[in-house]
Amino acid sequence: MADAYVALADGRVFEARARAPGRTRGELVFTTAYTGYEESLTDPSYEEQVLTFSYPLIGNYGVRDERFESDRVHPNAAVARELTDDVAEWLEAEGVPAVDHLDTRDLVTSVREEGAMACGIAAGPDATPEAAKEELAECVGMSDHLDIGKQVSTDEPYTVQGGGDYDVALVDCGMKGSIATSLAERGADVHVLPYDVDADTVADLEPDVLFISNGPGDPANFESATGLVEEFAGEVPLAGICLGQQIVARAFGGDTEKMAFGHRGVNQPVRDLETGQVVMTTQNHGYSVADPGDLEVTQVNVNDDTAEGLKSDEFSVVTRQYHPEANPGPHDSLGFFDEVLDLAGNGSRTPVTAD
Ligand SMILES: NC(=O)CC[C@H](N)C(=O)O
Repeated sequence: MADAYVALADGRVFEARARAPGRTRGELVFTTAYTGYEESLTDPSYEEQVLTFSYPLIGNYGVRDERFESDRVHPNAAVARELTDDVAEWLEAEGVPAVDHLDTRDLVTSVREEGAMACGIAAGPDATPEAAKEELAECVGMSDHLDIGKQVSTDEPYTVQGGGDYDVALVDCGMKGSIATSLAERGADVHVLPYDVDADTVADLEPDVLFISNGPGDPANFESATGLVEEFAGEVPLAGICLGQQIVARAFGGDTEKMAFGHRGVNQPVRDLETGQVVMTTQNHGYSVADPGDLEVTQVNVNDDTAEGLKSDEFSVVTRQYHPEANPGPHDSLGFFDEVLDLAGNGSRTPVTAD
């Protein structure tokens, strides 16, 4: 008998099995990743979303905190065809509702055809379809989470030491930990700063690079970080990943738009326009750069031609829409971090090769 319900904005209510109890709501999205569930569930970019795994069995190699990308679970709920006990117990301990034993093929097909949509979830002994619908009715659109950066950013600055060859000012809009460690492994001291850090604080660090992290929600709502990029453009080399690319593009006169259902998975093909080479990438985003402004598009998604990489030689800018740092991989694009530090060192450094 069902003890969990998922109510969708298209009017349907799915019956499911409660794996971690609770009531919640969020934007229903799906990832096609078959590994990396610990990394996905701790990726701050999933804040205020309900994450559905299209792969049918999630959790088959356990849960280890060394693989976490942040210190907590970020999606409001997790949905899969089958969650292992390890994952279910972890989510219950974190207070994050989780459900399985529903037809995730149907759920994912609906999102793919109708786009990411609001949903409400009720799970546990007292759950009812009405409770799930009540949650759905309270769901706020992603672009209406106006200060979502505050929910995920560090409150206080801190530094990840990497040997001091470079100083990177990294604006934490919901940073995945692997971004800081990928830079530190290449010799940089990484100064992680709150999402609304002011320009004077950044200037005092005399950074070699200003780096804008990934993060949740609509890039249009990150006005402070956008202003920072405008302020330092031409003064300090600039880099960004995912939300960071979107923010940098907006600061250079470009624009972003909401995608139908986004890119979330670990096998998104990206073509480099200069070399013609295609790499497989890890992705998690629901907005894209519709207009790169004064920047040049260097890489595109093979499936839909959306901008995956931007640059400006004049202003020393390099960005990626995908996640070069992503664990467990693929790691084909880790060289991005060498490119970033090359901007800092004027090409004088020896790149660290990926793997
Ligand atoms: N991973 C990210 O940085 C996501 C960026 C943005 N929130 C989007 O959905 O497009």
